[in-house]
Amino acid sequence: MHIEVVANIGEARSEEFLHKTVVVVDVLRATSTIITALSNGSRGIVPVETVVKAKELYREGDLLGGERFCKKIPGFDFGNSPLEYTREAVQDRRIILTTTNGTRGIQKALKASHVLAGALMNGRACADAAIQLGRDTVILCAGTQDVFSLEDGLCAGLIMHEIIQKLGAEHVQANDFGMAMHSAYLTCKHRLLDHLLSCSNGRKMKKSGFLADIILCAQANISESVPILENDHMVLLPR
Ligand SMILES: O=C(O)[C@H](CS(=O)(=O)O)OP(=O)(O)O
Repeated sequence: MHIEVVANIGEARSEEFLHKTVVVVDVLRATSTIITALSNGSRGIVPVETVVKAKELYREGDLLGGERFCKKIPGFDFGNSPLEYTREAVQDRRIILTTTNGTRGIQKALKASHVLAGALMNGRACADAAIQLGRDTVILCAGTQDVFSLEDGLCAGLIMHEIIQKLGAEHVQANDFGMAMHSAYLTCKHRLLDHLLSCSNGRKMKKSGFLADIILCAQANISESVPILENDHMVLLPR
């Protein structure tokens, strides 16, 4: 399998995603939130780029979720904290979600054969899904406003590590950035929370009062759920 890790959305070339699986990674916090909401029984998440589009797609019974620059959008039901998306709040509900980077990353990946949502919490499950889908794989780190974010790179390294463990190093070729992220993950894997707290997004989120989100999002392989895009909805990949 060929794996290409892309450092941020600004570097993504969508025409190169044709016939591939793209795993969009936004550890803090959009893809961690999507995984949590679907695990808690949401019947589907519609990721959109703009607030206007979210309001346009809204139908009675839906929930609106999202933020801009860490702040909940006025009039929306939720912000972008995975802890808000409890079973009680989201079971059987469709959610229209717009976030600063993550949902933009998903939109950018639409030309791919398969679009998955990955985070540290489902890294291993995502690697298994990518293997099963049988295509070359792009791991698209969402980053923050077209700048690389370390937490996404570490997650790309985790997914690569799991794929290499399963397929064997001789069957995996990665681009140079992917190789660097794999090494970074191996160096940091026993202290992921410390790294998430000290990287730039982690510091910003802690300052904004989201320490509990960082603690949750830093936990590797706690979820078997893999969101996949079907038409315009993210739903759970059947296992
Ligand atoms: O709310 C979040 O988690 C971030 C906000 S920001 O872009 O880091 O200011 O959005 P996300 O789309 O999840 O990266």
